[in-house]
Amino acid sequence: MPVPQHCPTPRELDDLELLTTGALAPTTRFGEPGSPVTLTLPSDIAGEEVVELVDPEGLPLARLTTATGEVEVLTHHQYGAFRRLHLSPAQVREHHAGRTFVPVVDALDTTQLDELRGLGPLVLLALTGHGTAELTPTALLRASLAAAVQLPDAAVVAVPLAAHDDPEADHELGVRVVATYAAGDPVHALTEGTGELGPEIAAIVDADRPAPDEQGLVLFFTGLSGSGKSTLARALMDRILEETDRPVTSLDGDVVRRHLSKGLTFSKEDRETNIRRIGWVAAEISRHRGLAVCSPIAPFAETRAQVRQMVDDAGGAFFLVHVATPLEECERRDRKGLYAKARAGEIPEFTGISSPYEEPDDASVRVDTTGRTIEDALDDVIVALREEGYLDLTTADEPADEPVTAESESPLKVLFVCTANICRSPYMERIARSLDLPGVEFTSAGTHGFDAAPMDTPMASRLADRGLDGSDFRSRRVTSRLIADADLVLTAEAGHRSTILEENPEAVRKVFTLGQAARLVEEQGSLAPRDLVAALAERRTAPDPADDVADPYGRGDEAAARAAVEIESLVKRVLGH
Ligand SMILES: Nc1ncnc2c1ncn2[C@@H]1O[C@H](COP(=O)(O)OS(=O)(=O)O)[C@@H](OP(=O)(O)O)[C@H]1O
Ligand SMILES: Nc1ncnc2c1ncn2[C@@H]1O[C@H](COP(=O)(O)OP(=O)(O)O)[C@@H](O)[C@H]1O
Repeated sequence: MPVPQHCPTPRELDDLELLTTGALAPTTRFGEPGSPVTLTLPSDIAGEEVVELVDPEGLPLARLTTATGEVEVLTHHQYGAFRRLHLSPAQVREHHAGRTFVPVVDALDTTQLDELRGLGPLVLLALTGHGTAELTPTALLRASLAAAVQLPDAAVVAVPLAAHDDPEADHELGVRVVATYAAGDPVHALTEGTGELGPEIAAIVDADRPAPDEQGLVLFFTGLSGSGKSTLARALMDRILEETDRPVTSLDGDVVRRHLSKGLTFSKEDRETNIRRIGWVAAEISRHRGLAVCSPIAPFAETRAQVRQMVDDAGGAFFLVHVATPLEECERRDRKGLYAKARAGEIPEFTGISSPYEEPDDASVRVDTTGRTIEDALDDVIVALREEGYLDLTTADEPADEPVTAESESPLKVLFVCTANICRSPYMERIARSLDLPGVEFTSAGTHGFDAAPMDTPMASRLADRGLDGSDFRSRRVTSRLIADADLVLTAEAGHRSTILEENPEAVRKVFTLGQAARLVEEQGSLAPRDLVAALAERRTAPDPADDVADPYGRGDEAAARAAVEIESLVKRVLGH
């Protein structure tokens, strides 16, 4: 008889790695009394004496003795980005003894980097385990490597220390694991930083945490048969296709059952399999920042929660719509004649009649379609999507091309944004002001800089070359108030735009990169300023990073001169219209 195999959860795989490298010493096995390091086997193999634990690709990693929880190593984990940084405590002793050990769970900010500069040779212990880090494992390691480059002498080691939903036990475990790695060498606990990130690290973090409107999204409609899931999902898809350039995939319940889930029945087990398949595909779509629209009945809360988790693990957003049309109305509609058959006992296990539907208590929006038009019901979904910042579609009572009146007396406010508000955005501001456009006000701010710093000299000199004075300029940070007050926000890079939208998702229609705006306005032709801003709000073309204005900070006069020419040309392209 072959030994049964089992692929543990990501958390258990992390625990297994640390158990087998000695990082959890003195714990050496799963399920020690009082330890959060446990492993759950599916019921069909829980009674076996020995189980082979395999990685997701089926590579046997360890042999588990189920009675004791002991594991015997077969192979060490082999794949995954930055595998070379995964060192055991013994390997760390060999290569890095005598250094100061710094546990890291998030990107290091500028004050934390300053704090580390005086500490001599370091090991940044990146705690990448499931649920522990603020970033995905790959991004945490990329950010830690970028930080190490900025320190005099720092090595990065990946430690997949997972979280087990028990903060106290996890804290105790973490302290022990770090102490095992340090083995008597000093351990330095980082102080809470200001959150201000240097440009390289900020770019890594921005890419890992896209703004809600750039994140992958799974729109999951659940409800009884005939409640209106497919109808609403289809109408929403059409709206998305009409108004955005996001790629969309439909995973409709009936369609999935003809392809991906062909042959499955409506037993509880098969329904669960069906929903997990939909969830798996949807999660993969969201991993690539796509949009998946799913509309199965999905009657069980636990399976829906599993889908939410899969999407979350893939870095996507999960948006649950409960189509809460009551059974009586669904049965009255009985579009496919199935309720009549179910009542007659011709269809067993029919949801709502002879099989349960567990109402969700975690839906983003609940829509009862009884006595309402499809458009009207759809508006509830669109409003909720807009409120959460995921998608900005027009509702039925809000025509896409609402006439914009130019009679407004107050000036149009344009805010330029870069990182520290000392090079690029002040230059944009001053060049724009020099064009003397009536009825438009120009200001600037930075996503990560300090307050009240003067303009950086090389860029100030470029202004002086053009007969403009930047000596009175003082920097400031972007705030939600500044964003709310602005009619148009133009950023140097796509990363600045993402940072702003993360905090202010509702601003999605008025924040563009300068390069993006230049392209868009040229497609519009000449318009009055307010009409131009309104026209931009209707455009959905994503920014192209190739249009970014590169940061000249600290790169000398030539870089400053290049940035100046580029900015001047882009500002004139935008404002010329
Ligand atoms: N026993 C039983 N119970 C419920 N539904 C049944 C059943 N037998 C067939 N049908 C038809 O299959 C559609 C539901 O399939 P789903 O894949 O969405 O169901 S589930 O999520 O796996 O529970 C459902 O389609 P919708 O009306 O689009 O929901 C029904 O038309
Ligand atoms: N406000 C509404 N929203 C959605 N569907 C509605 C609404 N009013 C009536 N209906 C009708 O209800 C039926 C819903 O069917 P369907 O969308 O296939 O449901 P499900 O996919 O949940 O089984 C359709 O015939 C649709 O025209």
